Amino acid sequence: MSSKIIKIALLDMYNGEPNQGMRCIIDVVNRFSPVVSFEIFDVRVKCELPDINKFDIYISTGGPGNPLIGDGNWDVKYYEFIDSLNKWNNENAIKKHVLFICHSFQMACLHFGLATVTKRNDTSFGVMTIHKTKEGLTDPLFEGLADPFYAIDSRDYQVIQPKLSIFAKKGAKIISLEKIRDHIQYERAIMAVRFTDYFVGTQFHPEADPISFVSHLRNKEAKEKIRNMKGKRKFRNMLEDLLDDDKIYRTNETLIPNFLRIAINDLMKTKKMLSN
Ligand SMILES: NC(=O)CC[C@H](N)C(=O)O
Repeated sequence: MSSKIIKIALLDMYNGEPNQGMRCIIDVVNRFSPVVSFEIFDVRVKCELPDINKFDIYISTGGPGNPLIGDGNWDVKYYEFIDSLNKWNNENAIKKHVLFICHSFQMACLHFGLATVTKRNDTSFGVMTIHKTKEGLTDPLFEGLADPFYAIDSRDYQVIQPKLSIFAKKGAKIISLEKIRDHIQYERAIMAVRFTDYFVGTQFHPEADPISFVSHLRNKEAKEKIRNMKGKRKFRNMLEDLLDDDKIYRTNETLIPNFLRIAINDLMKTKKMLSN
């Protein structure tokens, strides 16, 4: 392993399926390459998980399938792993920072007992508006993002029905919500949660960049499916949103970089304190 000061573990939850998430996350992480190094762990195919003594920051990716179901092996280990990181943070001065994305976010919400995860009536895919809650307005993860801001969403499942007493007991906070859908009476899903000062997660894909989205649409079937789902006009509007500097580019350039900057600053401070 390299001798760079901060070590990042990327928990690949894609189950061996082709995806854009890994490339995008690596691209963002590489912007911090003077100070960080990273290693990838294939959680679902190889049941690989990092040694928590060796890594400071963890990014757990999106992934396919039903977040309520694992194979009884990797999912059990994954949950034990999250518990061990949480325990570490309760007992140690130098903290472990974790970002949960999409599939991982759904699993974390379930694991911490914060909400219910159900299948949506239809797939959510595309450029979506994300609304900050009151807590989200001051959360450093969203600093530099407008309210609402824009993100790529790609999912069949949703995190809903928050158990507010458990949120209160754990000190967790809902920091963003789905857009208000005027004509539909569905509950707005939870789009991001601050689990603790060091664990945070988003239902959307903060790593996504316009190229990743367009690559996905090069698959004819995927394109037709989405065009039919949205209708021609909405589909075109979405493509236009992709090119807007203030939308997907902004989120890509802001959210994970905020997470990494906050984590790196904290780690540099506490590591230095302990070495003095
Ligand atoms: N992109 C994702 O990670 C999707 C998460 C989950 N498999 C869903 O369909 O909702």
